Amino acid sequence: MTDERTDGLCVRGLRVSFDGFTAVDGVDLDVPAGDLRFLIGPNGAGKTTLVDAVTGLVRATGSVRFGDRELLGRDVHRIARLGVGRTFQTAAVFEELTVAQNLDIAAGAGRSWWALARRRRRLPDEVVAALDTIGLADRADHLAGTLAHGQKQWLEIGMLLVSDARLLLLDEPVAGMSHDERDATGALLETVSRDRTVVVIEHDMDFLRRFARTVTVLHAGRVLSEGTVAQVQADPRVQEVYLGHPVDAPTEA
Ligand SMILES: Nc1ncnc2c1ncn2[C@@H]1O[C@H](COP(=O)(O)OP(=O)(O)OP(=O)(O)O)[C@@H](O)[C@H]1O
Repeated sequence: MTDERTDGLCVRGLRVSFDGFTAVDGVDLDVPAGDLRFLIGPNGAGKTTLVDAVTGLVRATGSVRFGDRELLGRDVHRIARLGVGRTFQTAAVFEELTVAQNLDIAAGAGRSWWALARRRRRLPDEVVAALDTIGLADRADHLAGTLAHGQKQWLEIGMLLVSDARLLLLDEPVAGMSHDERDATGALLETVSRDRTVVVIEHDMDFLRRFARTVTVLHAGRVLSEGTVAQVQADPRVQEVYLGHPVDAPTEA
């Protein structure tokens, strides 16, 4: 389900090269508003580089539109202000500050000095709402450094929510998580994607099967396959890349 706050991502002819090596090689990608899209592919397929290009961290050619805005050519912080947020494989939270303070800072990142100076003493509504969404309301006053690994990842997602990111690009959010933490993260992503567009880079196939709405498979910098989990799993090209042969093909003894 989506609402009008959400926009879709539209990538056309995206190309990223490093010293003559083409890491992203002409990618077209449509992620409709409110999708929960998983981006998979073998190591070196170009997944992180694609997200780097969308968020302005690497130079790219082609076109990346979020809603009606072209992102390519804009600075990282301007892209963030247009509602595009990302996480990295290692959570980047302020460990010496409390959970609530981390969220409060993220909520204030785009505000004017005057708006921040007028800030009341109680937590802003969006921080309270985010604490609830990420399941850390009872940890609001704990130092972020004392959180479990999974909780730090949720806090980082919460920081994107309060900064009003409407496109979330998450790099392996469940890596290193326990089974229960994965379940909770999946439920969180389902909630978040009700009124936001979410793209998840992930290697965990079990997690993907349970929570992906749609899947894009990258291989050697190109889109190899796209569709539902079932469609992508049934695609012989995907089986070839992951298993070395189509599932039903006879294998040599
Ligand atoms: N800054 C860089 N300079 C040179 N080559 C790079 C740079 N960043 C990425 N690459 C190369 O681009 C290719 C794609 O890398 P990328 O990290 O995007 O792949 P990935 O699909 O995210 O892989 P993984 O699943 O291992 O994280 C790789 O061959 C990588 O070595």
